[in-house]
Amino acid sequence: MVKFTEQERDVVRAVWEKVDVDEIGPEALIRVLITYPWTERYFGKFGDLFSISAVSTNAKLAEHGKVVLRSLGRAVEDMDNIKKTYAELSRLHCEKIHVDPDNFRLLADCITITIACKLKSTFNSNVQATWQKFLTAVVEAMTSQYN
Ligand code: HEM
Repeated sequence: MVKFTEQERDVVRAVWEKVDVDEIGPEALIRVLITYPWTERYFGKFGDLFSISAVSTNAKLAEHGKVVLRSLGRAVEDMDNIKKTYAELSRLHCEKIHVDPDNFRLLADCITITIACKLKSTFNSNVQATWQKFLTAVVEAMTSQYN
């Protein structure tokens, strides 16, 4: 289990307080699909994702971005039980959606970049290091039910 100091918890909470889920969620997921186009294959039932402009304006994708980021809030709320929090979602992504777990890291990086673009200089390297430690725990948890 990843352990967090009190200071690290404060940093993660401070970042999260500044995150507008409805804004960062869509932007981060759109960034994943544009930067790593093969990820579109998982969203076959979301309709047209065949160009950058289609990806950027797809309402279902934007909605799903909010769902994913809202789910990240559960990890912020309970940083000592991240693995448990995501056990069921990990199973779902493995057994039903068949997401290659390498993509969890790509999404995590896109979330970090999207947040960095918003927070600018307040997202300094110390903050980034702690935030990425937190997201690494989420990625590990999302991978935990793959065997
Ligand atoms: C940190 C990593 C991730 C988290 C926390 C997350 C979270 C979620 C959540 C909460 C759902 C809804 C589950 C439900 O309806 O019961 C979901 C569904 C889904 N996720 Fe993820 N996800 C992650 C990564 C990914 C990645 C990397 C992909 C693909 C590149 C992906 C593709 C999907 C798809 C296709 C669905 C089903 C969407 C639908 O049919 O409505 N997820 N995810």
